[in-house]
Amino acid sequence: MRLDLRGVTVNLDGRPIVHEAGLRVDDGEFVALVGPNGCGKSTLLRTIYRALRPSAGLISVDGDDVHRLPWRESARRTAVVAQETPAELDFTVWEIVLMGRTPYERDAADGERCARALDRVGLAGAQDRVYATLSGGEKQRALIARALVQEPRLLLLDEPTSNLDIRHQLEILHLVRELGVATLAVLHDLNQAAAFCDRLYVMSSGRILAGGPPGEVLTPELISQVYGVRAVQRTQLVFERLKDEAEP
Ligand SMILES: Nc1ncnc2c1ncn2[C@@H]1O[C@H](COP(=O)(O)OP(=O)(O)OP(=O)(O)O)[C@@H](O)[C@H]1O
Repeated sequence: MRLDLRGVTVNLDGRPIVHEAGLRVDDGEFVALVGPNGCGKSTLLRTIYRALRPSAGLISVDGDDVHRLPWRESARRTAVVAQETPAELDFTVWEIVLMGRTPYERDAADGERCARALDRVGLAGAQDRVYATLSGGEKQRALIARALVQEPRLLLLDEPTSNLDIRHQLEILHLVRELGVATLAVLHDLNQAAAFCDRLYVMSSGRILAGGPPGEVLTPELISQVYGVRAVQRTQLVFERLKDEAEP
């Protein structure tokens, strides 16, 4: 699997929001997209998952222009956990997760897939809850479970940890890493991006300014240029996920 963006420009309301963006995600890579509020990260992600069309440039998955693929084929290749959660409908968590199987024929193993995904995101006991009654963090984890049952080759995540407490943030980031599925994630926490991703791209005012391994890209100079803050490396409180007792 390979996601490739070349010269992608997106205009909204006649205003250029993304300018000639280029990036790639290779098979099994976890790539982060970071940058200040309003720089165009979500717009770029929405263009990759076809909620928007680029006014110029090409977005391809495995060599195919995503905007020309049949929708069902697109949905088999790419799963999305977007910022905007579905409307407050009366669906149960189970029904929401099962929606991830929509691009496929119904299959006897669907129940098992949903149960496994709910277990992986720590919502095993919540399958019969009404989605609208979940907390923000539980909703987010349910949507991640829905993306997992879609068995995508490419996972697109827009601030997947924004509603989660620190333990669930780490669990989700570990989970995504361990999936080994090519992932492009918009993240705000630079420390977490640096800790979890293989490479990252920094966006500013609609342009991709830099890309590469976090240690090479996240220099104090670049951070000051992009965010207008001084980055100082200090000994800091480091959060690590506690291993479950059952784990080796
Ligand atoms: N539908 C739209 N019509 C017009 N302008 C829009 C639309 N959607 C977003 N914008 C504008 O495009 C710019 C980029 O927004 P976008 O949501 O992509 O930024 P972002 O980097 O994801 O920000 P954040 O970190 O705050 O989520 C912003 O100035 C925003 O106001």
